[in-house]
Amino acid sequence: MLQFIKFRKNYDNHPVLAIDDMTIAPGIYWIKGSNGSGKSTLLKVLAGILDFDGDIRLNDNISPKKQTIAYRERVNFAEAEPVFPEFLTGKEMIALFAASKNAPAKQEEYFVESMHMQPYLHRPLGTYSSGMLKKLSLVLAFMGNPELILLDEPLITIDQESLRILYGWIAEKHQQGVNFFLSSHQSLQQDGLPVTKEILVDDKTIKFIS
Ligand SMILES: Nc1ncnc2c1ncn2[C@@H]1O[C@H](COP(=O)(O)OP(=O)(O)OP(=O)(O)O)[C@@H](O)[C@H]1O
Repeated sequence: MLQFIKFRKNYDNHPVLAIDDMTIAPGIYWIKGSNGSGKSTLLKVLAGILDFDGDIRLNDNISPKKQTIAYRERVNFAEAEPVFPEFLTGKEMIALFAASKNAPAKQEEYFVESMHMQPYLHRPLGTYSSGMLKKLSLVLAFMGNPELILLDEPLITIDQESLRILYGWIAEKHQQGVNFFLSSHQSLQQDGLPVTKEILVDDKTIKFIS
């Protein structure tokens, strides 16, 4: 599903990740690691937000460097603490993402309704609570036809009911062949989420631990 080739990520001259050659099979991966180990950096690189040395290949050999648009259509990302333009409404933000991700018409309705977000979608994002922003960022991460969805700390700020709904979305998409990288300091081994494999970010590299 994903391949790292002579991959390096430095901030200025400070090395954060170095993965020589590694292939990751399809699945749902729980990305673990201590504070500052490089989990968010890994996800941002995979999302195509940060530059890096070496290369990454997704499924049919799609590289974020060589097939940038095709890659970004296939990979969706939700940040740990999402920040959106405060003057846009939730509805406008979804419309923007739907257009950029070539989402099927009305695709968002299922996600918005199941998370009970209709009552506030018309409001500017500056008026949203952190949980409301988080839920919006999760909806956006499911828009379009992604092959890989990256969720950075999806558990923070959302309530138990929303978490149960999110696990249902992940299970459904996984059945359709979508892969997931989920970073979390809290356990992801709960009812409702399909079996996850674990990857540890440690000592500037990544290791399979289950
Ligand atoms: N924009 C940046 N400029 C310079 N260094 C950075 C930048 N972002 C992150 N770092 C450094 O890269 C390393 C990895 O940070 P990262 O945010 O990826 O860790 P993390 O595993 O997600 O941590 P946490 O569990 O605390 O969220 C840290 O040493 C951090 O200081």
